[in-house]
Amino acid sequence: MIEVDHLTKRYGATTAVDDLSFRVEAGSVTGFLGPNGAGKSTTMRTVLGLDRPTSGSATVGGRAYADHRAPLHVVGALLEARAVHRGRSARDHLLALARTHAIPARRVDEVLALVGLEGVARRRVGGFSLGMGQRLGIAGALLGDPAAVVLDEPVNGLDPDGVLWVRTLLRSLADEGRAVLVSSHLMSEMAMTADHLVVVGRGRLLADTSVAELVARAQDRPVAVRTPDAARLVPVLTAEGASVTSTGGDLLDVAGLPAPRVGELAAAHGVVLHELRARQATLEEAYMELTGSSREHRAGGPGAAADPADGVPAPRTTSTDRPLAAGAPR
Ligand SMILES: Nc1ncnc2c1ncn2[C@@H]1O[C@H](COP(=O)(O)OP(=O)(O)OP(=O)(O)O)[C@@H](O)[C@H]1O
Repeated sequence: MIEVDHLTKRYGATTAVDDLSFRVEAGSVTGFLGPNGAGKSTTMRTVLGLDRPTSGSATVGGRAYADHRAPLHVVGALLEARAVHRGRSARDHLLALARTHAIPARRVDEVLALVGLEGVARRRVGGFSLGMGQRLGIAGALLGDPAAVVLDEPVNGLDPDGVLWVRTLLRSLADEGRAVLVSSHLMSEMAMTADHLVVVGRGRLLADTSVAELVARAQDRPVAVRTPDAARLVPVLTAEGASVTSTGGDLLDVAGLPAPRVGELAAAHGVVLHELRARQATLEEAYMELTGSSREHRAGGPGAAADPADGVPAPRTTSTDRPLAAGAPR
């Protein structure tokens, strides 16, 4: 289990993470969502002992990363932009990592097969595509058969097959009883992958919820009603506990009653309806609402236009010149 407890991390005047608390339970995939600069990577780096908290703590299996004697067995990680030796083969890269924990070569071959790189295991990593690099990074994360896995944007740059592969892998890692924390900008991707969601904005917790709860929240929207007889309908609906606002002309927004009930009440009182529409927010809309103010604050700032929540893919995910993601920290 991963536990982040009142974690704050400041870099000079920038507060990257601000009193953040959440838990990642064993046996589930927790999606870690937030716009650019929300503090996801900083939180993950702190969990992995690569950053020191300003205050609060981040622990895996009850201890800080640095206090584990063999951390690769406790938590595996895929972080962005961790350079690997490009002249080395994939297998040699993993062998070097394995040696730090006396992990046998057999396990290296196992994880290479698990991520589908056995055919290119002896090829230089420098020639790998971004997707192959991601797979190699995931192989490194799994090398120590860890109880917890932390993956920062694992589907970055992957083609649809690769995305599906990661999704299936995350599910099976959780089903094997591991605690899985996976970050993403994309609500739609997380909705398909995660059981639980932790949403952050500007370093703060915005939501800690199951995917199902967020779906329910997204569906709790006012019903749109168009009627030429609003004067008669409004008191009927308010008597039933609805809150009704006029949105111009003959249009009403009805909160607190489901659309079928609004239709039944109108029929029972002989009120003509020209339109009755249940509005359901998509998960993406619910996410945009949650993160709205934290995104607005960054509008025009670095990375703001590159937030895929705005429908624009982050340019950094498309470059194959970036250093390849690698395995867990040594
Ligand atoms: N080493 C650092 N030095 C100074 N500021 C930093 C450092 N690392 C992160 N920050 C700042 O902390 C904030 C949070 O950054 P972080 O990378 O954790 O966010 P993120 O949610 O992972 O964003 P992205 O999705 O863009 O990767 C940002 O304002 C960032 O500029």
